[in-house]
Amino acid sequence: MIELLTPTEMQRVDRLAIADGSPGIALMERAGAQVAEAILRHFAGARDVLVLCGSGNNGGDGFIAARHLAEAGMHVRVMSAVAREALAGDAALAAQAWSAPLERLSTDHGRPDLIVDALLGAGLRRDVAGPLAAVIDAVNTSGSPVVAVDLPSGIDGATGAIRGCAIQARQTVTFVRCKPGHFLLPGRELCGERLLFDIGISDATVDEIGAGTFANRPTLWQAHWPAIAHDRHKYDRGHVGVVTGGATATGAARLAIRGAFRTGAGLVTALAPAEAAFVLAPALEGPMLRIADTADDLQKLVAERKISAVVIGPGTGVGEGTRKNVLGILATDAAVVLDADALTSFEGEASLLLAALRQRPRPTVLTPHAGEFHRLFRGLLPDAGSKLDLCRHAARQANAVVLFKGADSVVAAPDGRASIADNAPPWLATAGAGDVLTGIIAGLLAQGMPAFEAASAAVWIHGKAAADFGPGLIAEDLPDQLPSILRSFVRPWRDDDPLRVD
Ligand SMILES: NC(=O)C1=CN([C@@H]2O[C@H](COP(=O)(O)OP(=O)(O)OC[C@H]3O[C@@H](n4cnc5c(N)ncnc54)[C@H](O)[C@@H]3O)[C@@H](O)[C@H]2O)[C@@H](O)CC1
Ligand SMILES: Nc1ncnc2c1ncn2[C@@H]1O[C@H](COP(=O)(O)OP(=O)(O)O)[C@@H](O)[C@H]1O
Ligand SMILES: [K+]
Repeated sequence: MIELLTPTEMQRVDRLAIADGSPGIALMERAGAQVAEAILRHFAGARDVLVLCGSGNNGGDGFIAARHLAEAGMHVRVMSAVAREALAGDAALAAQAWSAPLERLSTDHGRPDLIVDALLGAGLRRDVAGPLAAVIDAVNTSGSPVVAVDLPSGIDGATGAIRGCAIQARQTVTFVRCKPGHFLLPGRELCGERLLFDIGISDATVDEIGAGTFANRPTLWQAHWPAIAHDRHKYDRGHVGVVTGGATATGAARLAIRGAFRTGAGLVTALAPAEAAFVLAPALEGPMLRIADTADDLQKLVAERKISAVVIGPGTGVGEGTRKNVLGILATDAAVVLDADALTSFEGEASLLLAALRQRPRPTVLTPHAGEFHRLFRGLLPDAGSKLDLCRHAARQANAVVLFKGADSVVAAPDGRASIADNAPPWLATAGAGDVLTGIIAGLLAQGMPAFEAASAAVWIHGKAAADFGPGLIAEDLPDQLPSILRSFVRPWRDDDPLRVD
């Protein structure tokens, strides 16, 4: 698992490491040396380097990097936000080891080959304004590439927000663990390439913090990947039911059906109103079709057909009919994925939905994009907050896993765990992509994967499918990308191959 540590959590980790016998200046020495090493590797041709140092420990890393770069033969100028005498603690020690003059921080940078941004890191406390904002603007318009230390100055490490203004970096060198601000937009964009370095703080020290935010990577969820074995039949591999829209609105459900089937659900059934039957029947081969015109019909089918996970929302229409169907399905034992119209149908009536969710013991995943999220939770969450904070609040309020979609999709569980994805390419924003995603989630839920892991895995796989396909992607392409991705997660099954003779 790859934890993401907020700046406050990172400071706690630093303090624990210092208490365990790693002096702060030793950590800073390693951090500054790693910055220099990254620059020597990636900007080997740079001759003139300008290092901009702030008044805190981020500046301290900058002084140390400057020393290493000068020792490596680069021509290095250092500008400092404060005079040497005004520096304190480890930053003061780091500055002492830089024997060349310190220039006053100004906007007069010239056109160096490289600028090192060591102005502000984890200690950002308020919006950047005044002379410091002018320096940041000058850096951004200088045309010189920038390597940011820890975070691009002005980016809030906990939220990814721009506090007033921020550096646009070519590369960001950070330490121990990435921060949520490296993953959440707009912070992620301003980081450029992200490089993570060890500075001698152990995993055990990080574990002591009990971080609850994770990079969405297979290491987060692959231990929960559904097992597959020879002695299983299709019913053991789960049965997904997808509620469809009427005769002219079945496409979204068909995308979800294909996503669920390709993800490995043993059976998939379209649960369709009678008017859609003749449109759907010729469009389905492996998946089955059952008629459900009312919430009662849906409940009966879920029970009779032993449906283990239901998708409702894509193309089902906004209004009373969908509201009743959602509430009916939430009363069953199936795992449920609520998307699109299933969420919008509760606009202004979220309390109805939340009441049903709070008393529901079975796994539920809500998959709103930003518009659906704000429509559903308007007035129920704090006015301000990062995507991560809002998603966590929503998951707690709804007693459900909430997947807040977008280029930086966040998945949060009611117990406070959250994942942030950074692998979705921009061309994934195409009509119907979300419908396929709901199918992938349901396919994993039906096979018994827990909801937080299933939603996180689906987001990562969906992003990878889009990245593998490349530009020109349409939602219909996504399911066919799945087999090559899923291959790497199938746990090896026993295969004695009795025909082989050695
Ligand atoms: N032992 C440690 O704690 C380590 C810290 N490291 C570095 O230390 C950094 C954190 O250091 P600090 O906690 O000293 O914080 P920073 O150096 O990020 O910033 C703190 C300083 O900036 C000022 N400041 C905050 N917001 C401002 C704003 N909007 N405008 C102008 N000034 C502002 C504060 O008053 C304070 O003087 C990390 O980002 C990392 O680069 C690394 O050296 C590794 C070890
Ligand atoms: N800028 C973006 N970059 C990458 N992925 C994106 C971006 N915008 C949206 N997505 C992803 O594309 C999908 C769109 O889903 P959704 O908004 O539900 O569309 P639809 O309802 O048409 O299926 C989601 O998985 C979302 O996370
Ligand atoms: K910085």
